[in-house]
Amino acid sequence: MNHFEVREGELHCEDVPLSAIAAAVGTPVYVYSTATLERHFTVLRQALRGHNVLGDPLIAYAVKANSNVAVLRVLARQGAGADTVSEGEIRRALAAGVPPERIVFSGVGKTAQELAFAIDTGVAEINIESEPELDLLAQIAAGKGARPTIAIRVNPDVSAGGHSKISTGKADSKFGVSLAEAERLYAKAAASPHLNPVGVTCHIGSQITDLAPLEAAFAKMRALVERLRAQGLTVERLDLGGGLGVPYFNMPEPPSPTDYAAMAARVMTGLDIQFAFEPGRLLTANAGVLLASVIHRHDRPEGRRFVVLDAAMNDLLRPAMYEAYHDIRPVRPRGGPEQLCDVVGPICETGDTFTRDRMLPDLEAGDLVAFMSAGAYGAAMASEYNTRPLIPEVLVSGDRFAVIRERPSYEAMLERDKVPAWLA
Ligand SMILES: Cc1ncc(COP(=O)(O)O)c(C=O)c1O
Ligand SMILES: N[C@@H](CCCC[NH3+])C(=O)O
Repeated sequence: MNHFEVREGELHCEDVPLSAIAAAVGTPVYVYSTATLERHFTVLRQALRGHNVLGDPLIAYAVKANSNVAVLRVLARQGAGADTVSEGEIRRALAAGVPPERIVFSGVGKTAQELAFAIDTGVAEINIESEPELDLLAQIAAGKGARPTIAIRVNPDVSAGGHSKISTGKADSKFGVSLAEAERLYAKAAASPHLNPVGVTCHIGSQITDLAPLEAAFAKMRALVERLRAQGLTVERLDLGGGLGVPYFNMPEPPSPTDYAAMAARVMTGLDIQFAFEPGRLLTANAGVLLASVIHRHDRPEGRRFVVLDAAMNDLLRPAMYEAYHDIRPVRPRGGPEQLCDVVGPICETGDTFTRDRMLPDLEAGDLVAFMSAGAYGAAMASEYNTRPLIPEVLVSGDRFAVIRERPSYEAMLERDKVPAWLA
């Protein structure tokens, strides 16, 4: 079922015409579908639960993909946990009602303050990514008389394919420790009175559209668990990360959650352990669109058509950063012939180009367009570059919608800057 479809000539999110949101909130604006978020979570959970070997795994939603508290709340109500990478994300997850025992804390550079906060919060697991981090955590825990639960993040040295900027599982990437190091660090943690190692974790990349690298990584993780257990160490949890790709229009089709779960179950057959997964994009990407207005259509006499939008790379960075493809649809399609267009934003960078040479239907100043599949790594990666206020976010549920992040005023933006007294 698709909750973004054209009805009576206009693109809707669930039962709300997108023009109604544009009229009420203005553009650019991110719009999310509650029903889609819930459906994505349910589909994944059912796929995983369909295999006895996987049990009832923790689905720790990767907050970085879309960290709005209302979005987190939708998922938390379904039973999702949270995979977090900063104190800010832990605070967001808690604010959304995710219980600490379902919060996982990852990241290569957690500060002492963040580690202390995670201990005090009682998160389910701190994923340790290096020996210095292990030592720092042990020292902080000793100071508090605490014994935090940890997992070791392993870099299984598997190439996930896809864009190099979002591949994390090769030996030379900054994430985690090698398989051999993981064994040593696990034993070291087990010997520490201040650490409670319970498992191992991996995450090899994002927007993965081939099961083979995931399968290779999972097999290495299973073998690692077995080696650790053979040494008499207790290993209760195996966190297999996120990374499963989603369908982006015109891009390679990813495997379905059903095939992904079947592969995981096959690799893990006979392994008795508590599993966790950390999907981000899978849950949110296709649950959101970026709604924008055409400011100008600039037809150069020499022959290029520029469609200039009020949205820019600071609002949706993915095309500029990863050459990512987002389907761009007119909210009220007029029909008629398509024409080659460059779709650009107003920022003073050539990179502020959403697409070049794309066939698009006729678009005129004032028209609304929707960037599809923008619910993940959209608003979460936005900035105020060119002093453009962060854009609002709206959540739709049936025929209702609510602003879940307000557009800040210019006054609020400017107030954050302080002119020192000596310049007054
Ligand atoms: C540790 C960790 N877990 C989970 C994710 C979520 O990835 P994705 O959105 O591709 O599922 C990421 C980001 O890639 C990550 O770094
Ligand atoms: N930001 C990336 C995904 C990064 C995943 C982070 N672990 C994207 O938009 O595709």
